[in-house]
Amino acid sequence: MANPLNDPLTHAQSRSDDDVILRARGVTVGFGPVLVLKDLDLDVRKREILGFVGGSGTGKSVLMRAILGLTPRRAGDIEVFGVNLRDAGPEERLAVERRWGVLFQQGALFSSLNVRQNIQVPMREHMRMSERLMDELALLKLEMVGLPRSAAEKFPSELSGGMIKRASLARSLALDPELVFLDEPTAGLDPIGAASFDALILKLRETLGLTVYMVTHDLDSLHSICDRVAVLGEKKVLRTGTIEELMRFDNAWVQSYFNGERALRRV
Ligand SMILES: Nc1ncnc2c1ncn2[C@@H]1O[C@H](COP(=O)(O)OP(=O)(O)OP(=O)(O)O)[C@@H](O)[C@H]1O
Repeated sequence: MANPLNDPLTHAQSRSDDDVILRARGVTVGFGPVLVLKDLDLDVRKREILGFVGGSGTGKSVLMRAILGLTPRRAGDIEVFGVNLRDAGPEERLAVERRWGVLFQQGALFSSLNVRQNIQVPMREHMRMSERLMDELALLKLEMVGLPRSAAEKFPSELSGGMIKRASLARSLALDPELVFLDEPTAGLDPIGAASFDALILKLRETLGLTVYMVTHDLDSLHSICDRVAVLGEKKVLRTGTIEELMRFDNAWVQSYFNGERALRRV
């Protein structure tokens, strides 16, 4: 019989299925002859902050893009909010997309638009609203992410790295999503900036009931805000669990990551 401790889904499956907001099964993604992900399974639960780690080039961004439908998959099913994205027609897909927000690795703000206009891009794409309402909503989103009103008319080139991350987060919150995908949100921030960004994510989860899927290399973020961490390696999710659970996982990469010299320097 398979050892349940080696099953990355054991933890998730022990809870009710209603708790799962995103379910991936057998996901396979490749480029030409190279497979990056093979038969990958993953469950993301409602209202959790799930950290996603793995060595460089293991496919963390590819998986996120496959879930978002930006990279095609060769096999497998991805179900979000109970909708299997493979079977979903354009309308149903759009309805799902309206319920999630994304913060890409470099912030990915449009450089020719100011912050207010950037935040309004998803509103224009998905909703029909008056300019006045969109302006009010943009200011509200700025406030949510701790940016001053004066940031609204600034262009990305006029913002610090931390402000760009916050403005991008504000854009990802434009449509009041239930689920947000964050690709290395604290990369490039100084430790104080990173800690305050982490605190913001935590606060948004508490106040908005968000579910957060966060790719990160930041050990401090993993320790301070993630409920569970998923480890990507060997083309699949090797294990999902709390950091304490992962620290007991007999895998060379996991051991050097969580118990290695850099990890111990945190203490
Ligand atoms: N469009 C593409 N065409 C070909 N290969 C790609 C493409 N996108 C990603 N890859 C390859 O897929 C692999 C996984 O890339 P990915 O960016 O997902 O890694 P990652 O785990 O996010 O790495 P990092 O932590 O360094 O950001 C890499 O070998 C990359 O070169």
